[in-house]
Amino acid sequence: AQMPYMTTDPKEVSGKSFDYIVVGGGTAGCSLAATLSEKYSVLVIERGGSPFGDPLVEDKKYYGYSLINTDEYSSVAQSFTSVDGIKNHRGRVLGGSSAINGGFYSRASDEFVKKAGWDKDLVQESYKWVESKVVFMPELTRWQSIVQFGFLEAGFYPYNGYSLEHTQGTKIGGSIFDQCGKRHTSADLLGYGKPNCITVLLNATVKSIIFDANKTRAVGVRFMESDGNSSKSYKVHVEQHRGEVILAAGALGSPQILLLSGIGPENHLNDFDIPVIVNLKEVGKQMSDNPAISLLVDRFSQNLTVDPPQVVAITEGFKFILQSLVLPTNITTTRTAISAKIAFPKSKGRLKLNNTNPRENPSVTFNYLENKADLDACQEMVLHLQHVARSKTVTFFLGTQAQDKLVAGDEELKKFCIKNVRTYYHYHGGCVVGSVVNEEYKVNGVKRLRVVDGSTFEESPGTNPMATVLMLGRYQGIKILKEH
Ligand SMILES: Cc1cc2nc3c(=O)[nH]c(=O)nc-3n(C[C@H](O)[C@H](O)[C@H](O)COP(=O)(O)OP(=O)(O)OC[C@H]3O[C@@H](n4cnc5c(N)ncnc54)[C@H](O)[C@@H]3O)c2cc1C
Repeated sequence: AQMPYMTTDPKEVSGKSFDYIVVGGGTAGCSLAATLSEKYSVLVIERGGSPFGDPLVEDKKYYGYSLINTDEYSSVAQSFTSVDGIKNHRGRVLGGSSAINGGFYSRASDEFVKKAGWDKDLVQESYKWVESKVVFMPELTRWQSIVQFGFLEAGFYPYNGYSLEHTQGTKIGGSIFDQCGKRHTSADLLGYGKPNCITVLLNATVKSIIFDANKTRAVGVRFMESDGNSSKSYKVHVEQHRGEVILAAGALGSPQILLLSGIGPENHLNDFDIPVIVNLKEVGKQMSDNPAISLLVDRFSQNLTVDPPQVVAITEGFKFILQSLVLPTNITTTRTAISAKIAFPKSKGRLKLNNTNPRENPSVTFNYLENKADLDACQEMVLHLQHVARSKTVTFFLGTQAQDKLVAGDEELKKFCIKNVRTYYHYHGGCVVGSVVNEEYKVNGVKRLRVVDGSTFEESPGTNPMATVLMLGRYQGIKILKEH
């Protein structure tokens, strides 16, 4: 497919106007921009660079390497540590987190779609649009086949084969890595729709939204160059009579930009002398990250090839999601983990500004396992993981001597959970539907401003959220096309 025009020169965009400005060329942002381009002129502003031709993004051989080699303002993955002390990552490149993630693709359940109040047929249509372009059936690696048998031995039935649906049991999911090991990020989607109607500005960090004189309507955004040698500020506007600004900067980026623009809890904005546009108390609330545990099933580093997840076990009632991966620990060695997350944790957290620099991470607290129900669930989850780790197939392949001793008993399990809780990278919330945005994903209290990305989820969809984030960009794009 033909690609849209891309530039890193802010002067090419500064002072112009577009029908839609999409802030953040990430997972949702690219599918949304491609869709809007069918009828409108679209500007995508992305703080990172291009993923095309970057082996750290595109080559499956380097899966996970982008996470162990980050820097402050330019690496494709930006690391952050939540106030809880847990290390985490977010994408900083066109394609967003779909350019650094495990690439596992699996839809949300029918229940999730119903609860979200979405139109079922349009959801199907939107998933299919995404899948026809960037989703592939994986060829199982040896280790993934072993884990698959391990899941079945541990009792995660039925076996559903290759399936994109969210159903209980063990299955093989889709992947954005093709059979040649090439990753297809959401940025590929920009080649569909009408690429001629899209301009992509790279290396540009949005600082805040510009409002009209009455402070009731978004009319553009202010941005700066990301690489930081100059703090010079530029402006770009939306067309006066029809344009809109749409935030798609992710679960950390979108609430951060709203706060920096004066939309958020008044007292918090006052702390940073940010003039209040809308006193919207819910901005940055309901932040959530699924608590996860990784059992490292090889006691020492190995030289195995890195291996993104291809197989998943969905336990009864969709309570836990189990996967396995081989990740690099440094440039030559890897570790093999069998991991699981709590699908619907009760604990919620909060995002706040650390400062007013849009290039820095906001402060985020997830309160992992704070709610007792989550801690109880975590103990049960560790028992499931241990079943898989000690299954005949896995021990035949790895041996039990290679593995750490099992954890048993309530107290020990509890301690193990508290000590080892980590992220599954499915953090979400901050601009949740029903509190920050309405059912049309419009920000409450101001016109011509929407948020469309993972920050709008109250719960993480599916086994892994990427499929539904990609779908959401397409879905909301079509809704907007139909509005006019
Ligand atoms: C390491 C990792 C592994 C994962 N593995 C999987 C997996 O295998 N399967 C799965 O389904 N999900 C996985 N996920 C989760 C999934 O990738 C994310 O939930 C999803 O990509 C989030 O999409 P988004 O559109 O909300 O945000 P993102 O894709 O992160 O997009 C946000 C974009 O906005 C840009 N941005 C932010 N602030 C600004 C600003 N001020 N100005 C300009 N641009 C800005 C960012 O650079 C980024 O490109 C993983 C995530 C990570 C981090």
